[in-house]
Amino acid sequence: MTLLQLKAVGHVYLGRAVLEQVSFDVVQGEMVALVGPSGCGKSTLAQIAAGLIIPRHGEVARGYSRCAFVFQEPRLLPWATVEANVALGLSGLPFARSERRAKIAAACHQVALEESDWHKFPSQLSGGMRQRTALARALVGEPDFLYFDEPFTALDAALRRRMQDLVVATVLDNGKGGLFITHDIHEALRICHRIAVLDRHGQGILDCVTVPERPGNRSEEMIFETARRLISDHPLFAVVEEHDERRLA
Ligand SMILES: Nc1ncnc2c1ncn2[C@@H]1O[C@H](COP(=O)(O)OP(=O)(O)OP(=O)(O)O)[C@@H](O)[C@H]1O
Repeated sequence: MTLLQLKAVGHVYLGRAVLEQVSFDVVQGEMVALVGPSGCGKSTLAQIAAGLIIPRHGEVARGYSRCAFVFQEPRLLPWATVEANVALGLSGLPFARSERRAKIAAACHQVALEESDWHKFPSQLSGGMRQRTALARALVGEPDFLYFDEPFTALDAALRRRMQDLVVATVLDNGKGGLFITHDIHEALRICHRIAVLDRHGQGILDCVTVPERPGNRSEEMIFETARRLISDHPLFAVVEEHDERRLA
């Protein structure tokens, strides 16, 4: 079953075309990574797919019933505690108070937030804890499709790995679907079934590489060797690396 389908999507900001003729789809149980040089339009495309931006051209068909979006920055309500922020992910869902409490607690545990932190406000949390709160808010309502826009950039390496494993376990083991934007090819190889490369000017998906084996079953050796091979042999991945301005800085 196709959960997301984009057909010839194009967008324009202030008279400047940022995306043209972009088409791809995501089926149930699949996570697709979207990579491409900085500024090529990945975030815009994900927001179009999620319905946050209306595209100037093309069509978006959504086969999922509910989605959640994890942004690069946590976007928490500063006046609400961790629990209250996570509870936002249950807005509009018909759960009794005790069920809501249990779901919020489970989501906080999932992202390794200690119980002693649940009553804290975002200003009292580290950057990593804020991002984990945002992840818990996305997971708590058990959406069937998740959008991730470089969600783990602020996390240290160990926590980043743990969150990547969590995405594989919660999203993919439950037959959901997702679109995962990242600049890190190792991260894409760890989490995703396919890696779609967006043209540097957002003019279409240049290639879509299917990663062998199931996410979660891939060894570290396989991930590092595949990343090395893609970057050295595949001109598109070399372009992604070269044009990532954070690497050039
Ligand atoms: N609201 C906006 N108004 C005008 N231009 C915008 C707006 N949002 C993004 N842009 C421009 O559109 C282009 C694509 O931006 P977008 O954030 O989608 O790219 P990206 O590939 O996600 O970049 P990065 O990898 O650096 O996060 C960029 O040139 C950006 O400056």
